[in-house]
Amino acid sequence: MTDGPDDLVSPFAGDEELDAEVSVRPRRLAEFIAQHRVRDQLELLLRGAQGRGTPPDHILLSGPPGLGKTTLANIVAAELGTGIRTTSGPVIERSGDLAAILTGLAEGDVLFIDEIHRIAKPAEELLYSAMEDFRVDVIVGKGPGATAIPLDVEPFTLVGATTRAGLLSGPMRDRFGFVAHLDFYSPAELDALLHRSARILGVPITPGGAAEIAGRSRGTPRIANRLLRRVRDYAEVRGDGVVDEVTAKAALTVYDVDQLGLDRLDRAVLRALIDSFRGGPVGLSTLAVAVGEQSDTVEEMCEPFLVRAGLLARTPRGRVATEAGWLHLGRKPPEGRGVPPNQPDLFARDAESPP
Ligand SMILES: Nc1ncnc2c1ncn2[C@@H]1O[C@H](COP(=O)(O)OP(=O)(O)OP(=O)(O)O)[C@@H](O)[C@H]1O
Ligand SMILES: [Mg+2]
Repeated sequence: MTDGPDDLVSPFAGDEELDAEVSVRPRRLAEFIAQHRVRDQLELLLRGAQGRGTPPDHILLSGPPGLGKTTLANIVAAELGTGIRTTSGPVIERSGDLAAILTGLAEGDVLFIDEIHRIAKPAEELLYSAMEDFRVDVIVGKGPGATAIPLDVEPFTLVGATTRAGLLSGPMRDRFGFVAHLDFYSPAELDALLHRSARILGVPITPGGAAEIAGRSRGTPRIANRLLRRVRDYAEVRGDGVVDEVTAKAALTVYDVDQLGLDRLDRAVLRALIDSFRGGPVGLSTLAVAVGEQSDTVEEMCEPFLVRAGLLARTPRGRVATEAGWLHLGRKPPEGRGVPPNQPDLFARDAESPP
């Protein structure tokens, strides 16, 4: 995925984006904006363990993309003053790969496994004994002649991150002593985050400019930081370099990100639903054809936010525009059509909260 104009409000990081993110990434817990409950709990966990001189319990961070899981994993290591080894579920194909990583850890290290729900089953089972007993059995050879060689692992803390907590197996989840779910950020929280990022990037920003960007960032720090970079471009090229309300509005109009943070495709989907299908219900594939996109794209890139923003509803009979959806496009909802008024609930947890 690229950071092109059409991906401006995608929660996923573009290839070149990771570098840009590093410069504004908070290093310590105190710099991490919002998520107060998670922050407080983590602080207690880390300080408690430090006081006892043992590695803290294993930590699972779950939540939608771009809310700060990788950031927090690195903060855990920084706060503990330990090393961190980073890998990800899809990369660990064979249990031998994982055994090599585990036996290479130094005492107290943090092992960060991103997308841990995608780890292969044999590796997952190896991880269980490492997490519980700091020991792994490495199988050498095949068939009847195979032998298990037990190897010790230094005490470590696993930090797992997942965007799909529901896909994690029960035994896996049970082995984490601390589970934190990250929620979408409120506009006020994103506002604070934008002021911090602007300070680091040396971009002059006014309260009105920050508020304008915050409101269009879909509750997601990654999107807020990305929009800030684009608005800065605009301010420097077409303005005096200051990100104020007028500049932010003008820039985000050029980039096609509307007041709620919808992009061109989001609006096209909503418009097709309302104009071509009188608000629905209509099937996903029909709707996708109407906007000239794959069903997957519409389902994964557009619908989650349209639903979260209360503009579109998924019903057993198909997709339906809500009253708020009609109003967002400046249309009058027809009497007796569409689902009942739906309050936009931009900052609700995603549907897949862990238990
Ligand atoms: N609480 C926060 N305070 C300040 N900046 C934040 C915060 N959370 C996230 N960010 C910023 O947002 C960017 C994205 O965060 P991060 O990479 O940690 O998200 P993630 O949850 O790991 O996403 P993914 O699921 O895609 O891996 C970071 O570079 C960081 O600068
Ligand atoms: Mg991440």
